[in-house]
Amino acid sequence: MTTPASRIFCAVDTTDLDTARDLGRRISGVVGGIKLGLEFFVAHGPAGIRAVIGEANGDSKGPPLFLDLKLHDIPNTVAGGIRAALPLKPAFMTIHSAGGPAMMRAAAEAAASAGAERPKILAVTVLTSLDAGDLESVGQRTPVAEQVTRLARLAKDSGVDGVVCSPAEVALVRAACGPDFILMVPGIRPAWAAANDQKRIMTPAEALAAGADHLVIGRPITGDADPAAAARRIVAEIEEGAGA
Ligand SMILES: O=c1ccn([C@@H]2O[C@H](COP(=O)(O)O)[C@@H](O)[C@H]2O)c(=O)[nH]1
Repeated sequence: MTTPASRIFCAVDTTDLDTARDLGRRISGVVGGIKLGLEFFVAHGPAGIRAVIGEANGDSKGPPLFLDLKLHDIPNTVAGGIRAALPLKPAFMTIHSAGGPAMMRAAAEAAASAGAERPKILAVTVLTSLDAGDLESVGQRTPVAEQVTRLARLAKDSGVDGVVCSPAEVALVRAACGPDFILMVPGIRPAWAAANDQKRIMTPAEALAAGADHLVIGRPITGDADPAAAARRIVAEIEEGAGA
């Protein structure tokens, strides 16, 4: 059954193994899954991922893993990176849509080689830490929402399962790519949390009301002295429709 809690992936961004293990144990069962990415993977690699996910539930299965490595390279290299991660059995993996259609197709094909247990491949569109001014500084003058929608269409046509986009583009991407295309949405901030480096943000309730499938929430949970309590507060606010 899908519940508000089951739709949240908590971003565990740390280089400290004990901190990650502790967070995993505390929030597992409160949120739907754990996202481990660049910072943790560079520090601890596959063994660290196994330690956090394997321990989080105290059983061999663990919570669903979102392995957020945002791969971006030539098609052969990205496909190799996806295949190398398959033994970790991630539920989701990320690539950058800016890598282009051949790279996205290669990633989707590499994931498909795992059969029924394959990870769903999500293409990052425009990072939620960027706004129109940031895009302009790298020579990108297309309005953000238009660029995100364009990249989402390209990702869908290239055979990937969904995209990572900000809550501000969820409704547009949903309309462009249909009900089965997975929308994984960071840039989520409860009204009581700091934006930090995120620029295109909404509250959890707003993002779900707009049509997000999954929410990625990190620091509002992991920065709290009681991460499980912070996650429960977010779930309660979603259930109340707070800020939606
Ligand atoms: O566009 C993107 C893509 C990925 N992320 C990742 O999500 C989390 C967000 O963490 P917060 O602490 O809630 O800001 C983080 O791991 C990013 O790498 C993103 O924010 N935006």
